[in-house]
Amino acid sequence: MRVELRSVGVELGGCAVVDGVDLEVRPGEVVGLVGPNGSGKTTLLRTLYRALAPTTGTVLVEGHPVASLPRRRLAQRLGATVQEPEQRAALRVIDVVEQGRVCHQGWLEPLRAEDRVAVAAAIAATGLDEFRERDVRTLSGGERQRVAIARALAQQPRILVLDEPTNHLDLRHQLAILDLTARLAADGLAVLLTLHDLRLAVRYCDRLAVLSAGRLVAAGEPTEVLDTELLAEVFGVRAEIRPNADGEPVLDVLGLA
Ligand SMILES: Nc1ncnc2c1ncn2[C@@H]1O[C@H](COP(=O)(O)OP(=O)(O)OP(=O)(O)O)[C@@H](O)[C@H]1O
Repeated sequence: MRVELRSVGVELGGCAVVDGVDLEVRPGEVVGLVGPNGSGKTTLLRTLYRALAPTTGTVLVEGHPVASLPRRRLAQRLGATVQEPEQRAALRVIDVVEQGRVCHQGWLEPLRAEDRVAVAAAIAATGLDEFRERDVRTLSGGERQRVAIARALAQQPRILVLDEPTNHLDLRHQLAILDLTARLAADGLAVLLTLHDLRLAVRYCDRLAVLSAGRLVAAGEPTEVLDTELLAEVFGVRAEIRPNADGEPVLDVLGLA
């Protein structure tokens, strides 16, 4: 299932925070949305899961404007996580992940066998088995991040939108989550995620879309997009992509530009 942004613009507080962005994410690919702090990444993602209506342009899911899709239908297709998942209510991990099934259940219907299978798979995929019964308010930031991803996975979406999914995660869990997104893409999901670590973006994303001051300034394969000039101009760093001993591209960060 494809997701498309057509000339999407968002004005907030009288400022153009996102300006005329065209971007498509296709089944089978992980697209990394990268850009400096305040460049509009979260704002753009919010238009995808309808937390925010674009001021101009359209967001299409499989050719249908998201604004015209009932929320339940959208949730069956698109799962999303926010940047700092918070949980105020006394809920167990399993309860939160089960919320991901609401879009597939009938009104006040109990969980069916297939719902339990989806929930168990989402918990296993995010390595949360040992936390199933824990009150989410007692979890660490990284554990909470994984619960949010598990809830989105429990929706069994065809499009996954993750805002800084590696935030708060230790290195092992960062790699585990990015390996998981790569596997999900290989299974046919369209994945759009934001990442600050450009080294991980190079390693794990099929394509990158670079935002700078709300505008899409480059899009394409990581090795094509992240050239020395762009890294200096947009990110303010001196860095370059080089092949490692196995011939894989790696980003070498040398310092400030
Ligand atoms: N309600 C608002 N009114 C005015 N400006 C806003 C509002 N919400 C966000 N902004 C501004 O919009 C810009 C883009 O914010 P956004 O959170 O989308 O950036 P980001 O690229 O996700 O940043 P980060 O990497 O820091 O998470 C920021 O400069 C922010 O201050």
